[in-house]
Amino acid sequence: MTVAKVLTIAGSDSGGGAGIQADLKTFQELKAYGMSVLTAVTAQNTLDVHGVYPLTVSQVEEQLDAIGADLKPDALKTGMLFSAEIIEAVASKVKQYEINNVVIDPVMIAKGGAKLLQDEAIEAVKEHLIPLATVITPNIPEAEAITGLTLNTIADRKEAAKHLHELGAQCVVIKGGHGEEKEVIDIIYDGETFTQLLNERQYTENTHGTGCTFAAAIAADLAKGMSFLDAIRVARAYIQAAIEDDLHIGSGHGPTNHWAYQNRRVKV
Ligand SMILES: Nc1ncnc2c1ncn2[C@@H]1O[C@H](COP(=O)(O)OP(=O)(O)O)[C@@H](O)[C@H]1O
Ligand SMILES: Cc1ncc(COP(=O)(O)O)c(N)n1
Repeated sequence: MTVAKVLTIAGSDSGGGAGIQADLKTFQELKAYGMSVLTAVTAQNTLDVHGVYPLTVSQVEEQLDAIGADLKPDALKTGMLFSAEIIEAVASKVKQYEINNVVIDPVMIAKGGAKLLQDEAIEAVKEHLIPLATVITPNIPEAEAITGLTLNTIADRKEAAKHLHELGAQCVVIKGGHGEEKEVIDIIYDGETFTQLLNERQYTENTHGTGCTFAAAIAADLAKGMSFLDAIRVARAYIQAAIEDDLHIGSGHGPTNHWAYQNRRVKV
């Protein structure tokens, strides 16, 4: 049996809803073998981030060397990278170990408002990270921070997608969770064609880790050899189920339901 292997490089969320924990749950549910490189520990629950503790650059590099020396990931997802130094180290190791199928989720701010990326690291995202991206998945505020554009309309978001493609990403997904539309609109741009995925907006507090989960699902299916458009469509179905069948855990922004997608498939 050949198993698809997928690596997440991200921060730990002690509350289990976002970060490394969300990624590994997603990989497992989508039947890919998950590996992780930790960049930071956060003390976090559904209400707040109590503390952010980055690892040193050499600690991050050593984890990547351990994986590179033995386990060859078929795909990679990055989440919280915290600093320019960690971004540069990650980019250099991804090139050294020739890891393909790279999904970049340019995590900047937690839903509770805490900073997960230093302001001065945005230039490093542009210079070192985006050129490696098979798929980049910014939400609206992240796309604004990277491009410097203000994104009010769908046309603005398409313009931002073009900018991100010019910076070197093969495929751009501008996620619409933070938009005002009745339906959530995710815009996909592959350098030639725009595709819009429309889904019913759920009015729930339980959206902690939606971005992490969505990007992790894309990476899991890229690892299995799916095209990026197919992987994005499956990821969209996965996150929609996870938001709709919410679990009501914690008293703030609760996590999504990582079992929902497979539970529904079993019932069909
Ligand atoms: N309220 C919602 N209802 C349905 N889908 C949502 C909702 N919020 C986010 N999503 C979906 O979850 C994914 C993550 O979106 P978003 O919330 O914009 O990212 P982030 O978690 O990075 O802020 C996207 O595919 C988006 O369409
Ligand atoms: C370690 C870590 N990584 C990413 C997020 C973003 O998730 P969200 O935007 O849903 O808070 C988070 N809160 N914590």
